[in-house]
Order: sequence, then C-alpha cells, then structure tokens
Amino acid sequence: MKNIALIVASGLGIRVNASIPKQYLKLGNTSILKLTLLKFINHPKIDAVRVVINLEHHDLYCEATKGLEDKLLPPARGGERRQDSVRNGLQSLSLLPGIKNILIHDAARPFISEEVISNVLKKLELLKAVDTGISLKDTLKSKHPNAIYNRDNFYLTHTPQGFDFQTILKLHNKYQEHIFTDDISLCIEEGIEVGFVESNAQNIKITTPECLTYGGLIMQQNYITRVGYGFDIHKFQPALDQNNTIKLCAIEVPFNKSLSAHSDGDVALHAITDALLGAMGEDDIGMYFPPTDEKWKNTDSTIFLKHAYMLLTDKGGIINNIDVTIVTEKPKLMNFKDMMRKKIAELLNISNNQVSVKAKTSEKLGFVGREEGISVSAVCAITLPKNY
Ligand SMILES: Nc1ccn([C@@H]2O[C@H](COP(=O)(O)OP(=O)(O)OP(=O)(O)O)[C@@H](O)[C@H]2O)c(=O)n1
Ligand SMILES: C[C@](O)(CO)[C@H](O)COP(=O)(O)O
Repeated sequence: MKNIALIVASGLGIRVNASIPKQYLKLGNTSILKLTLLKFINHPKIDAVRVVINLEHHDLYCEATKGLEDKLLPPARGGERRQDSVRNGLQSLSLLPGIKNILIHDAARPFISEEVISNVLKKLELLKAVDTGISLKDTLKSKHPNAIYNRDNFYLTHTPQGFDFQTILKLHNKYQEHIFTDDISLCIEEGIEVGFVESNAQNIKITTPECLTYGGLIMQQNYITRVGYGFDIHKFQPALDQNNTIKLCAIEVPFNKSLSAHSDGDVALHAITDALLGAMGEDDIGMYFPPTDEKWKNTDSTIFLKHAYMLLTDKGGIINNIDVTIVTEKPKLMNFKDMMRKKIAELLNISNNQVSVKAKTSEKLGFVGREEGISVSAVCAITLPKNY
C-alpha cells in the first residue's frame, strides 16, 4: 500500500453546536464524513483509507460508513486534541507494511477536490511534506501593532497535508508534548522543506452553523438529484413442490405457484436494479446480466442489485429513496411488506425510512388480474456528483 489517507474524525464539533458531532451531520442526505470519505476512496491513487474516531461515537461511525466497510481499514481511536488523534492514527498505521505516503485530512472538509489530492501526491514524489492552502485575496493587516503585510507571503492552511509516512510518524512521536494545530507545523518546526499546493476554495472546514448553510449551497452546486424508474414482469408457472415459495425483495413468500425466470425470478429486485441503473444513465439489467447467459441461471438477484449499487458508489453517488409497488392478486403481501422494506434497506445500506414497499391488486383486470403473473414498478432518487 503506497498512499494512505488518514481522516481525523474524532472531534466533538463544539462550535457547530449540534446534537451530534458535526462530521456525522448530513448535508443533503449524506453525512459530512461519508462525503469526505468518498473523495478519498474513489481517488485512483489512494490505496487505503483509515478514519480516526471517538469510540463513544462508534454507532454514528457505523451508520455513516454503511456500505463502505470493505473499502475502509478498521477505525483507529482518537485522542483529546486533533494532534493526539493524528498521532494515534499514524501509530496504528505503523503496524501495516509498505506505506510510503500519508495524506492527513479533516473529516470536516467534505468538499476537497480530486485535483488537489492528485497535486499533493504528485509533489510528494519530490518532497517529504506538502501543505495545501488558499492564497490570500484580501489585504492582510495585524491589529496589535497596526501593520500591513505583503499578502503574497501568506496563505490560509487547508488539508489534506501530505507526508512521507515515516517522517511524520517520527515527528508526531517526538513533538507529542508540544501544541500544534496542524501537521505541517511539525515539519516547519523541524526545518523540513515544505511544498505548497493551492487548495480549492470550496474546501472549507465545517466549523460553525454558518459553514453548514454554506455547505448546503455547495452541495446544491456540486451534486445533482436524478430519478430512475424500473419495471419488470414475471409470469407464474406451476409450483415445484408443496412447500413452494417465490422471492420478492429477497424475501421468501410461500405461494402455490413459482415465478418463471432465468434467475431466481425476484421481479421486485429486478425493477429496483433497473431504477438505479436508469437513474445513473446506465444500460438496463438485461445488458449486464443477459438471460441468455448460462452464468446467470438461477442466480440470486441480490447480485444484480449489488452490482448497480457498486456502480453508484463508484461514481460517488448515494441513494435518497426507493419506492416500490408490487402488483399481484396473490399471494397477499401485507405481512411481508415490512420485511421487504428492511431487506432492501439492508442490501443498499440505507435507512428503513428511505424505502417504501407497497402492494396492490390489479382489481382482477389484465394478466395480473387473471393471476398469470406479477408486475413491479420501482422509482428511486439518487444524488450524484455533477461531474460523475
Ligand atoms: N480531538 C480531536 C479534535 C479534532 N479532530 C478532528 O480534526 C478535524 C478539524 O478539527 P476541528 O474543526 O477543530 O473539529 P472539532 O474539534 O470537532 O471542532 P470544535 O473545536 O468546534 O469542537 C475535524 O475533522 C475533527 O473531527 C479529531 O480527530 N480529534
Ligand atoms: C488542520 C486545520 O484544518 C488547518 O487549517 C485546522 O488547523 C484544524 O482546526 P483547529 O480548529 O485548529 O483544530
């Protein structure tokens, strides 16, 4: 593993004055921490990501990182000050072999651009420490004493800050009794040459309630909401045996007929998969998993759904909600709808209240009314980065 991102997320967010630490608050439908993590997870040159958390907020962390588990190293324990959290994170990483570079980033900066991450990594090919920041556009003065400064000599510090891993690990161990508000300061103290990368102006640190308002506006500018619609029909065929079931939303429903299909026939998951693919502007389920391909015979349809979900997370997208309507005369689904809802939420790493499953009859009309099959419609709304 050459390049690691260490995301510090162990602060209390006192200045935001919310009921939970700011990194777990949502902008749009997504937590600030998740927005931040997606930027690093989806960067082609970042090999692994570790988050430093306050263990008291472990449940919030699990909720915020649902679906990202496979892409993250287990979290490290935070400390009292940011500096302590960084040191703990670095020490936890020292147990992993072969780390060359480390990018240390505030969880509270969800709008970091891919370009800045790339530029920091590029500069690290030549230097052991690279800072990011914003050059000043306003006139710079001091109050006491009154003085004017040449603003070209100053910048406001952002993260990520990039380092040769062994160098910054050694410095954090050496300077643990000193006070530093960022990690490049340790290199400056040690006289190490520091490179500079201009940060993106939107890479604000969410610090006060006003930053949350501004963050909401940035979200509107950088992300788009898209909707997708999926529809599927499967016809009934005779039951296999007396204990026959059909699968709907990955739940086994007892019924005296089977669903005719190449896969496991989960007509509801097929509709949801197509809704997700449609929202992303992707091809339909049949193109990804052709019914003519023996490979997909009797396949568990959760594989199709998870593929669509993986495409979505790879694009940095998230699901806002899913709304499913199953139309069938029989079996009656009243007692299964809640299970289905929870199952879809579990499969897509969203909350139960982001999913709705409705069941209707067709009032005895048409093929559904004649009890020849089931049809399902699904609608979803997703949020995608504008440049996905
Ligand atoms: N003991 C700490 C303190 C801060 N941080 C992290 O460092 C980043 C920048 O810190 P800051 O904005 O100061 O966050 P908080 O300490 O949470 O904010 P506040 O000072 O308002 O409580 C944040 O992502 C925060 O979670 C951390 O990991 N451990
Ligand atoms: C590291 C940092 O984001 C650089 O600007 C900043 O110093 C962290 O915030 P804090 O309030 O100083 O902890």
